[in-house]
Amino acid sequence: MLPAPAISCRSLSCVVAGRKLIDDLTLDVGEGERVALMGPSGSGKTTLLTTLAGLAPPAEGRVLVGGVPLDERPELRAGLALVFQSYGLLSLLTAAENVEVALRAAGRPPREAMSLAAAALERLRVARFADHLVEELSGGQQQRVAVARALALRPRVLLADEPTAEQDAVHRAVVLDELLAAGAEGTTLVIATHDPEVAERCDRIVEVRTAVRR
Ligand SMILES: Nc1ncnc2c1ncn2[C@@H]1O[C@H](COP(=O)(O)OP(=O)(O)OP(=O)(O)O)[C@@H](O)[C@H]1O
Repeated sequence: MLPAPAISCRSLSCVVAGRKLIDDLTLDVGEGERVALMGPSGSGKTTLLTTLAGLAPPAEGRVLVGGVPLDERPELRAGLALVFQSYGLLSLLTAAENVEVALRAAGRPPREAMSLAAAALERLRVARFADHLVEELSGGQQQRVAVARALALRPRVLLADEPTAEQDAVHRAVVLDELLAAGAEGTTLVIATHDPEVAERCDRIVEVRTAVRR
């Protein structure tokens, strides 16, 4: 028997503010696969990612993690991490504390959370801002902290919403390399992006608009 996809949706429809954005989408993303979600601004990529992450219930259809419906087993959300387009950091905490809080919430003991957070910030080239409040960081730096927070969790599935959008060329490469390194270690990646280079380095591109019209 074939292994179940890491994450999938079946006949998924998403309605936002009374408008159907995602219509009858069926998608399977295999374990360790790297998928780029592309489509015009407003086509529903963020909506799809938040629904796959279990943060917004679909209007119709289902999200499955490892073949198990997420609505029946909400604890499966622990294996999913989302890099929010607007970062979703706690602005009154430091960069390090933002990563540590996520690790503590995932059950890591304090000392381990501290060392994992420090390592993740180092890899994303934001270690020197570890003790800075998030509100003191630039948009690009905040975005790298958000990526560090998600990667530090070593999720089964990483859903990332335009994770390189605020980066200069050097840091875009850093973010992309770190995401792909996690992919090489088995993390399944679903990345919404407008960046053709990011998409090119994924295994597959899913056009959100095409999927909607299918
Ligand atoms: N809370 C909301 N209330 C009303 N409309 C919303 C809300 N959230 C999203 N929308 C609308 O839903 C549509 C899809 O938004 P979404 O953010 O999913 O698109 P996207 O493909 O991620 O866009 P982008 O590439 O610009 O990030 C847009 O037209 C947006 O204006």
